[in-house]
This record gives sequence, structure tokens and C-alpha cells, in this order.
Amino acid sequence: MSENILEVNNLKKYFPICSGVFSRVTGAVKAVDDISFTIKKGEIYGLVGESGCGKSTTGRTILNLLKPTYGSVVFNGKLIFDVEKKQYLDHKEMRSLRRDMQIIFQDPGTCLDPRMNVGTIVSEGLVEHGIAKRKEAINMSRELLELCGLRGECVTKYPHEFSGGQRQRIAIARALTLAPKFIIGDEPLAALDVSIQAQVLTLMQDLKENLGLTYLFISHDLGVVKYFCDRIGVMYLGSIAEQASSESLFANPLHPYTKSLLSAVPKSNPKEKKERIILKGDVPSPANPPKGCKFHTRCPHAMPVCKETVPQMKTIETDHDVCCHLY
Ligand SMILES: Nc1ncnc2c1ncn2[C@@H]1O[C@H](COP(=O)(O)OP(=O)(O)OP(=O)(O)O)[C@@H](O)[C@H]1O
Repeated sequence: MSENILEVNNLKKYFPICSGVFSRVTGAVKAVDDISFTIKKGEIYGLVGESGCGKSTTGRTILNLLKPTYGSVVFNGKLIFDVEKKQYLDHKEMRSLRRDMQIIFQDPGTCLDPRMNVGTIVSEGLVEHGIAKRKEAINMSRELLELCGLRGECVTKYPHEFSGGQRQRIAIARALTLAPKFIIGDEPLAALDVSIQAQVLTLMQDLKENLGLTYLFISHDLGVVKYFCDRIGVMYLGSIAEQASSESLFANPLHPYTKSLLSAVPKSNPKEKKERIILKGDVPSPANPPKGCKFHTRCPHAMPVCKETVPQMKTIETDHDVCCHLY
């Protein structure tokens, strides 16, 4: 593990808020608000945080599925966009790069077309990109389905004939069709039962090893990211509060927000005592985030400086950065 496959620099994605009869822009939802991180080749980077903190928007903006407001993204040495320099990949280049970058969504039930059989769903990309003719593509999709723990004969069946876990395997097979290097898993386990989650996670781990993949794994489940991810970024209200290797983050959480999240994860040994940190108030709206440190309104350690000054990300130890005035 050495080279970066993905570099995200000062990424922002604001959604305009329009109101009035003329639909004038009166504000913005700051869904992603100046985040930077890198992912090394072969790494699993976890992005965690509560619902609405901007995880999915980050994933979609990186893939250029949403128009970025600011920042730049470099994938495998190629600039996807740099808003400040007004540099964007053109449609053709982006289409070709999409082969290397895929996404798996939360609910396979809604992202698989119910009118298409599984063979067509999985082989679509091969035909669209002119890699294979329909018949050959269906044969290739059989192999992909088998790689994902399903039977090749599934190609003639329709999504409704499968369980949730099997549908997620179909979605994974579809994501693998174009032999990508990098996959964003946007809460790929969230719609599945716990026992099925473990199976899909094992499959993703095996595929990573066997196919040399890199993942950006989006999840709100700290228990899952602890075991699955090499490095983790903790998001709060559109920003990264803390970033560390999985080991370091769980052994020594620094940010008060991370500490509160970890305090809610059940211990594997129920006899081990653990104090639950309950945060005051609700998460503020990303349309009107607090000044200074965005977390200060809920932070048990808030100081006067936190209300005024935005904290900068600081490296506290090797592979452990935190964005907090306490450090
Ligand atoms: N198309 C959109 N238009 C306006 N606001 C949006 C849009 N998409 C997302 N948002 C807002 O941006 C913020 C971040 O949403 P996002 O879905 O990225 O969060 P998330 O952390 O992935 O949450 P979840 O786990 O619930 O999906 C939320 O406040 C959400 O309401």
C-alpha cells in the first residue's frame, strides 16, 4: 500500500435553497463543506457519521454524479475536476473513467430494474461500453454472478425472485462488470439483516483481495467499519472531524464527537463498563451550521474559542488527525 488512488481536496457540495414565486436562491444546504482525504491503492477507507452528515453526497460528488461546488478530485493520477481552475473531464473521458469507478447503493431492491432479468442487468455495462455482444456478455455475467456467490443460472431470473442479500450480490456483480479499480459502497449493508450483512462483508473483503480493489465504504455503523476498514474519516455536519487508522481511532478517539459515537457502540464483553456520552441538543441544520467549530453547540468541552474560530485539522500522531481546539 503506497500510492494514492484517490485524492479529495477541499471538496464542497452545496445544494441551493430556492423560495418565493420566482424561486430565487435564498440559501444553501452545505451538505459537504470543505473536506479533504486520500485513499491509497488497496485500502478500505470508511466514511462514518450520523444520517444527513453528507456521506452519500461526498461519494456521489467524487464520482461526478453531482456537480461539485468547490474543490478537486484526482483519481489514479487523473484530474476529474478542479472547480477553481475550471477544469473538468469531458463527457467522453468521464465515461471511460467510470469503468474504473463504480458505486454500490444501499437498497438493491430499488436500484435493480425489476423489468430486466439478472443477466441483462449484470451484462448491460459490457454491451454499453462495446466490450462484448449481448450473448457473450450474458456468459460473462454468469461468471461474475458465480464470483459473487450466486449460481450462473440466475441470469434468466428477475430481481424479485431473490432475497435482499442475493440482490445485493447481484448489484455487486453488476458493479464488477467493467473490472473497476475502485468501488464506493454507499451503505451497502444498511438494508440487510445482520447475519446477511456479515456474508456480504466477507464477499466484499474476498473480492478486494482477489481483484485488487480499493473501497470507499460509507456507513453509519461503527461496529462494521471497525473490522472492515483500514482508515476511517468521521464526518459531522459536512466536515471531517477526525481521521485515523481504524486501530488508532478505536483505541484512542480524540474528537469529542467521535468519543460520543464510540460510546454508543456495544462492547463485545458486556461485563466491561462503559459510560455512554449523551450529546446535548439536536444536530443543527446544514443550511445554517454554527459559526466557529460546527460541533460546539453540542460539545461537552466547548470553550469560547470554539464559538468563534473554525478549527484546523492537526496531525496528533502517525495517521491520526483531528479537527478540534482541544488539541
Ligand atoms: N438533492 C438534494 N437537495 C437538497 N439537499 C440535499 C440533497 N441531497 C442531500 N441533501 C441534504 O444534504 C445533507 C447531506 O445528505 P446526505 O444524504 O449526503 O447525508 P448522509 O450522511 O449520506 O445521510 P444518510 O445516511 O441518511 O443518507 C442532508 O441535509 C440532506 O438533506
